[in-house]
Amino acid sequence: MAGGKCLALIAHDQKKDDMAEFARRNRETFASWKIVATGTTGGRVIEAAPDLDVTRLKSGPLGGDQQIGALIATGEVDALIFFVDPLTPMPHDVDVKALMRLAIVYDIPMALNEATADKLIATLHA
Ligand SMILES: O=C(CO)COP(=O)(O)O
Repeated sequence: MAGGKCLALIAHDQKKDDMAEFARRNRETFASWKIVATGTTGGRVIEAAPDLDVTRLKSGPLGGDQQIGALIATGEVDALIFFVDPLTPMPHDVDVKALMRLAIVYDIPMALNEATADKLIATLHA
């Protein structure tokens, strides 16, 4: 993951269509970024924007959120965009919480819904 700015993208199942459209819409901005994503989200992002540099990690329930948390802890992720589904119970809720905690501990920009992500993306052009 050396060189370049790295953006982590994650979306819960009910938000994956939104994430795919978000990635497609912002593909020119994301072109200069390395992207890491949880497994299924990464697959959808690649489908929606095939030219992007996307590294797929494990699926969230199988440890993908923790992998991204580890990358944040080692300073390899510069911003996190996570489209969270607040209405569905998740077996890996503790992993999600741990990831968000690390984003706060390491003080990286973290957008948890699309409205905030749009604002964050506007700052990434710089
Ligand atoms: O569950 C997730 C985040 O908590 C996302 O994982 P997937 O992208 O593999 O669905």
